[in-house]
Amino acid sequence: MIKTRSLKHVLCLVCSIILNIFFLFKVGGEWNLSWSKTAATEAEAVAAIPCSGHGRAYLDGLVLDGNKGPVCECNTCYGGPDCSQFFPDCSANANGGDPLFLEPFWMQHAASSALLVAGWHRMSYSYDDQSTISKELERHIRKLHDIVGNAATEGRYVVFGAGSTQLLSAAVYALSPDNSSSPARVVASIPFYPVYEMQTDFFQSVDFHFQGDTSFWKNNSDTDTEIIEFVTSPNNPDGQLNTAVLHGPNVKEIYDHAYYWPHFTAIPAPADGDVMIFTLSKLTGHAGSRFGWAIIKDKDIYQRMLTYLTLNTLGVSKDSQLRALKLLKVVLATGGREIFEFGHETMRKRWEKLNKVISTSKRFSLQKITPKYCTYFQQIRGASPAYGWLKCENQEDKHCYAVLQADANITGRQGSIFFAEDRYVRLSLIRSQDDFDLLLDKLNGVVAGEEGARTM
Ligand SMILES: Cc1ncc(COP(=O)(O)O)c(C=O)c1O
Repeated sequence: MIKTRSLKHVLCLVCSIILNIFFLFKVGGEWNLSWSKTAATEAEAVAAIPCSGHGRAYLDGLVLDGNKGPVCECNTCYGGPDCSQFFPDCSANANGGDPLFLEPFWMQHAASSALLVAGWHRMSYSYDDQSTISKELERHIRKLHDIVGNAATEGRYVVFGAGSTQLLSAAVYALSPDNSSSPARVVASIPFYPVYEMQTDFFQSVDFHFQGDTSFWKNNSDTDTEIIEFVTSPNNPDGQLNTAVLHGPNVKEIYDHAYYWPHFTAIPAPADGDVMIFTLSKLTGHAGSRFGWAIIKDKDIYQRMLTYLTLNTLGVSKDSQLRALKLLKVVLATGGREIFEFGHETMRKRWEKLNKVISTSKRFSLQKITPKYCTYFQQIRGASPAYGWLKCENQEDKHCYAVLQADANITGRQGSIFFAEDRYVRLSLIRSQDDFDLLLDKLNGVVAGEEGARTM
């Protein structure tokens, strides 16, 4: 009796497997999609909404009354239901560092970079090994650094953060003394990325204080106080490959390598710092995914950073990690060649066009970046920085930001935000093509109107 019953069970199981296989496959061996079909159709329908090439509709975009799908979200200075209206009097946005210059690359790679995620996917706080770090993603990150040759990873620890922003403060915490009567001095070289100061001040810790420009501490560094030096290479705002200024047993560096990718700079050698921070934002352009990573030499520092990240956010969203993995697979499919050639060509052309305009001006000048041998492209590469660091040369133009606003209708970012003179303005070159074209157009206008401007 029992034997017959178990035989029936086995038969049922076999039949069910055969039926499943039958339904899963179409004739010809292709998957017969079931639960993913609707989601795929919806994603393609939204992608097909026409926004005149000057905007985009998103799956999570606003759906207005009477509309079937989400509305078009238009680029700066474009409007109307399909973004076809151009507002010529609107201000060119050269302010934020949104890396949308890479959007066309991902449009060309829509199929290979698309993700479809089931409702039940990775609901847990942790992965199978109880960690909050995807080992597969970590493996891809290490492989990418090996191929690009921009960072030493062997024997080092890796942690993930919600963008590099979270990792910057995790690193300051990890490198600061515990329960010391003298807090660590956190410093950076002017001009520097303002978040270093803003974060350090905001957390008001007894263990660390922001103490301004590195150069002040060059001859003033008593060896009793710990110093944490931020080294940004390439630097935001001026694109220079900075190196550490301070040295000594009490000095520790945090290397911010957000822009150390072939889009923005030649790669002369693998970075080798004790604490190095990278971000997906400037590598693939997906700033909205909030994903960054740190490569750390010392186990204790790694443990301290891990403690910070665990207490702060309990790791990084599994959805972001999945997306980062998918994107890195596309990057790695051609050994980085496709994305870095696209990125470098786009940035190089923008830099050349900007230089061409500014070279005819007596009123404005740009930073100089010397070409260097790039071990990734195996040739000398010209400059392709993420930002123009523009200087107003006329004595009376002390507030270059205001000059650009008033005379050219361009919104840049004031030099004083980077702790430099207001005679400087940062112009973002990594935004959308529309933003860059408008910036160039307005700069052309103001330079052409200069008295005595050199004609080309
Ligand atoms: C030098 C530098 N570091 C870090 C960041 C922060 O990047 P994210 O938090 O998007 O990784 C930026 C963003 O512009 C940056 O310019």
